Amino acid sequence: MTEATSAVVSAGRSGGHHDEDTPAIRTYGLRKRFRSGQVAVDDLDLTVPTGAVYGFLGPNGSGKTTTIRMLLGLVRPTAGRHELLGRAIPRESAQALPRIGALVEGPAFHPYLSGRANLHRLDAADRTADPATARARVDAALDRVGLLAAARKRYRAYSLGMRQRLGLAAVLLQPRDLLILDEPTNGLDPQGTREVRNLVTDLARDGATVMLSTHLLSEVEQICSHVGVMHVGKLLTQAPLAQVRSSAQARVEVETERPDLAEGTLRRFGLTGLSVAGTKVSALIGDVPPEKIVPVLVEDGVPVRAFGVQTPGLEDVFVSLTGEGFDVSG
Ligand SMILES: Nc1ncnc2c1ncn2[C@@H]1O[C@H](COP(=O)(O)OP(=O)(O)OP(=O)(O)O)[C@@H](O)[C@H]1O
Repeated sequence: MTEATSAVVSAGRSGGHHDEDTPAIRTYGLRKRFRSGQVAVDDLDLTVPTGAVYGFLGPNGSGKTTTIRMLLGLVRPTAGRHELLGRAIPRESAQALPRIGALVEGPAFHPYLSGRANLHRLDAADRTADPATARARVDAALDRVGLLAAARKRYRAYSLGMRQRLGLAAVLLQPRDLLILDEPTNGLDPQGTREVRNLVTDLARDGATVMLSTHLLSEVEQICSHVGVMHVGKLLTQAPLAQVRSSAQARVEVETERPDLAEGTLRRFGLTGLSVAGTKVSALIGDVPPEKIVPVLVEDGVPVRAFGVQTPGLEDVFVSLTGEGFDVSG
């Protein structure tokens, strides 16, 4: 960590209740029922540990944006309460919000002004920012997101990735302890996606806690330390990514002309989750060592053509949680 960075982090932390043990985000039974009657978020208990890169994962329409809007006080919850950086929202918003950067909907940038001029406008609108140091602040933010070379270009000439990075630069005009980003790579090409993901990783490395929503499992796998899975307004699971991975159970798979016999053998081992598809029989292997299964299959007269143990990927875990596939491209 550079000196400048640690200064930023300690400057942020000095202002509040917040320490490493206090989660950066904590919600208690948060719920949103819209006037239409739709329950977009139901009984949500979210815990985002300090220092995490928390992937808030769910298919479109599962309630991620509504949750983020409630966190930031943009939408009033129907029930429940929450804390950001250890501060109750909305009661203690004034203490917490200056230390939180959010990218929810595209910030209003002026198309005919340059990236730099846009940031100067935003900086000037911040009453806490000292105008004497504006130039240094704006250039540091542009540099941070890799836009210094394109600082003089008009916003409307920016690619989507550059626009998204400028949005992040606007958030980074002030030091932040917590970043809340709604689908930060949505709509970006592969290059823009990579740039934004690298930036998120760098920001986390420098000490910020990051919560980002995404419908892409691959995004979670690449940059997140923790994951929370939303499905139809409910949080199905949240845990460190490594824990979710290890919770996945391996399956034993037998290929044979006599799936009926193989099924009988696997059943006698007490294996669960049996499935038969054509000549393939599979089951959750649990604690049974595979080398114990093979000789018994042979003894039982199963003509084994192939035998294997498949370790499931995260996708399998999520499909089993949600009963649906995720868009795993990107
Ligand atoms: N203002 C609103 N009034 C009524 N219903 C709403 C409103 N905003 C969102 N919804 C509904 O609430 C549900 C959750 O929407 P939300 O935008 O939070 O999901 P999401 O997970 O962020 O999805 P996406 O990735 O598409 O943004 C959806 O069914 C949506 O139609």
